[in-house]
Amino acid sequence: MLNTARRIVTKVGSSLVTNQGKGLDHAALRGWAKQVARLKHMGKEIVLVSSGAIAEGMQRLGWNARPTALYELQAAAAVGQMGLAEAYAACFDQFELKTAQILLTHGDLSNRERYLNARSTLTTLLKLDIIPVINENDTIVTDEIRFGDNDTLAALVTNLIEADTLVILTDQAGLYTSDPRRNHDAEMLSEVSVADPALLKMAGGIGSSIGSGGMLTKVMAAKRAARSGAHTIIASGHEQDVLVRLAHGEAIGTRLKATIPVLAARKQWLADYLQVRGTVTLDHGAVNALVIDGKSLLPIGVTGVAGDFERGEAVACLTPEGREVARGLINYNVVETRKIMGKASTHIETILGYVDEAELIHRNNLALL
Ligand SMILES: Nc1ncnc2c1ncn2[C@@H]1O[C@H](COP(=O)(O)OP(=O)(O)O)[C@@H](O)[C@H]1O
Ligand SMILES: N[C@@H](CCC(=O)OP(=O)(O)O)C(=O)O
Repeated sequence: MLNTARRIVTKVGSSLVTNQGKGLDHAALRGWAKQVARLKHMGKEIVLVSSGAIAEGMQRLGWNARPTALYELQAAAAVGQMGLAEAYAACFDQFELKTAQILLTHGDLSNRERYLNARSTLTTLLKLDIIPVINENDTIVTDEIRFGDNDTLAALVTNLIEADTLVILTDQAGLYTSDPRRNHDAEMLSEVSVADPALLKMAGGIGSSIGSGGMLTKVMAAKRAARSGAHTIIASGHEQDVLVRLAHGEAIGTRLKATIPVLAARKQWLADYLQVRGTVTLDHGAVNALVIDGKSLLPIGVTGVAGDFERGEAVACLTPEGREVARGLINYNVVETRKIMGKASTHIETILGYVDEAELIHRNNLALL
């Protein structure tokens, strides 16, 4: 996977760049820079997604315990990000490589214009042979620190720049049949398909550890990466020269193969980057119209509405059983949708006094999942 890949996103988790969560492990950073430099000499383009800002900020502030208040975590991230950027710049400089810092939020990527800007900046940096070092912009978000994990960020970046492979380095040898810390019989998987439904269960089941990262976010990240055709490797960052050996074709860790259909760029953006503001539940006929016939969603096929959304915002389309089948930009706000659901489009004007569109979600603005 990595020997044939040209463009690679590598994510190093908190455990690999910090000294047990306290300050940065400068020797480890130098090691990552050295390996990335070798990959660069092999003709590959590399983007590094690195955690570590909060741990470094705590060190600089002399804080021993990780704060719980969000504003303190954000302050620590602001202080620590300086150290992270300085440290990477110094380490890569030893290998005659320049770095660029990119701090992103989910909101940045959900705005189409900023998404396109981020993409052109990143691809320009790669053309200039610079190593982009990416982290979440922890300082200005409210949900990223609490729910944020750099696995998701790395997958979104993989889609953004259409990388060939995403490498997630962590403290375990790969993905196991269950958490190896808790189950000593757990076995490591060498190759799986991202479409295998058993993966989520192995990684801890939906909802069990979303907030704290773990394997679940890595498996979800692999699924996301596959939407733009990228394969994912989950491997141990403690393995000697792991990136270089992978790039020479050695099988290390777990390969998660992208076996799902690739979504076209705009649909992928719709599916992955937008924050869903609400849901519409469809009847079986509407589900078939969307999924099988590729049609737009009409109000008549909607049986339920939840959330709070404005016209033009993203909503999830659910089956009667509650499974998400599509995501799209809705033409009516939540109050209007509630009034016109279950009604023929010809009645919209009578009900609302005006009609914007006959479709609730036009198929051009709809991404099937
Ligand atoms: N099926 C599994 N295979 C491997 N590790 C698992 C599995 N399920 C849960 N885990 C846990 O996930 C942890 C790695 O996630 P995390 O601590 O978030 O790492 P990072 O900081 O590198 O993102 C492992 O140490 C392990 O305890
Ligand atoms: N953005 C945060 C870290 C995010 C995070 O926890 O990432 P992870 O390495 O996936 O556990 C930081 O730089 O401290």
